[in-house]
Amino acid sequence: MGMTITEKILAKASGRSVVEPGENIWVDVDVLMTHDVCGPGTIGVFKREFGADAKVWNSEKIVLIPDHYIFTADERANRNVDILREFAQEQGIKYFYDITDKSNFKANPDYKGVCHVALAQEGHTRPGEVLFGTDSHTCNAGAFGQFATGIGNTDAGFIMGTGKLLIKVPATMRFILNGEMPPYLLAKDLILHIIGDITVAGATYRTMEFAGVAVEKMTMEERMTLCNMVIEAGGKNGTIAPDETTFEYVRSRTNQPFEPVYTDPDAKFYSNRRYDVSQLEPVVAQPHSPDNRALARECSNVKIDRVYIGSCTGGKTEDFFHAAKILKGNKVKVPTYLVPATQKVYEDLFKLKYSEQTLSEIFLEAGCIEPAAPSCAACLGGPKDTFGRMNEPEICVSTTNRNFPGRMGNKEAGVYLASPYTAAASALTGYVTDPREFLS
Ligand SMILES: CC(C)[C@H](C(=O)O)[C@@H](O)C(=O)O
Repeated sequence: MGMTITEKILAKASGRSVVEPGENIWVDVDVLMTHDVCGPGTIGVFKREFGADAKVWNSEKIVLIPDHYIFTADERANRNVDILREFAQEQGIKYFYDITDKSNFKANPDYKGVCHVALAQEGHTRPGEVLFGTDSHTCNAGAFGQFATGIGNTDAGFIMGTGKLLIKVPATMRFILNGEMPPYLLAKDLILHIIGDITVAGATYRTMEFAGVAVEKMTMEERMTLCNMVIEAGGKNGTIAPDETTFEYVRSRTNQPFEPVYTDPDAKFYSNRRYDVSQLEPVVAQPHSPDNRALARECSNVKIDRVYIGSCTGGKTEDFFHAAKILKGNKVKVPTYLVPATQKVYEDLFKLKYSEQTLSEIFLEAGCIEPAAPSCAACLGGPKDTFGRMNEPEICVSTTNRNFPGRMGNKEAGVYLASPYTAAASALTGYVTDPREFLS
């Protein structure tokens, strides 16, 4: 019987030749990631269940990434990072991307930033493997043909002790994206379009597998944007068949061997949806839900107070490159916050050029606020002093992933989720703006 990528990875990880959707199986875990928000809770569960002196199952398969509430005076947030550090030292954890000097993040060569982008950049997202993380956007790594999903602290504590987890095999919904990608569309438009179609519950506990020519032509960062937002449709995980683009990205970041797997031609799907991407238009998700889709041009009368470009979803190097394309030679009309996902992305802003200027030169000339230290920052609000946090009931166009009430701070604030093109175009007009107005 044919299997999907997800079924094949889970079959292998459970030592079976075949698994079917709905079966509950024990899988061996290749990577467990936790961060400063959930790490302390996970460590607490681990110690309670396995003993105060217990050792983790494998100190090279756990990745600890402080990234959420980093640049804040909040004592409890800072304490969370200290707990990760103490645990990393006690257990000899190999991959701990520590931050010690918070006043100058550049002085911390180990510090990376947002976990999902850091996992990819540090070579932890390998085809055919199983990655669990205590963060719902762990599905990001499905872009590499890895089985990657978010879990709670209890499951993560159990994995820390045993390296195993009992999970139900999800059925796979396939999304075939064909056609030529128009120059004004980005992966963010495609995923917002799909979520608008199927709703925030449309893929609950299912795999969303993306295929088709438009996906094959995408860079790894664009594939990550697609898979990152699978959870916003309730999906368990996302998958994309690994190919040369994947291998090149992964091999340049790790020497660890991996075994890619592929969906069989006779695999069974829960559903098949086809899109001709050449027919789609730039979209936004209006407040207060990622499935509240509208065409960007339909919202041109929505006056905005700020623009935010950042997060695991929309703060990667290419996201900034896309924003720079629109901002170059223009001036922003509203405060525009730039938060690179990782230290590497931050460096790219000062190295990478678009039409003879570095991205950071373009941004500063356009009047954007200077790029901030890499972290999750205001994507999920955070402590009051978080960079870019919406402390007032304002309207923001954001490249992030969620726009529930209060998500970026103030409960009365309204967040329009959009692609980096749409966010940048909106910054230039002060209204939600279709980027075609600025892309000739
Ligand atoms: C803090 C964490 C548990 C949370 C998540 O799981 O997604 C956060 O990263 C988010 O984006 O809402």
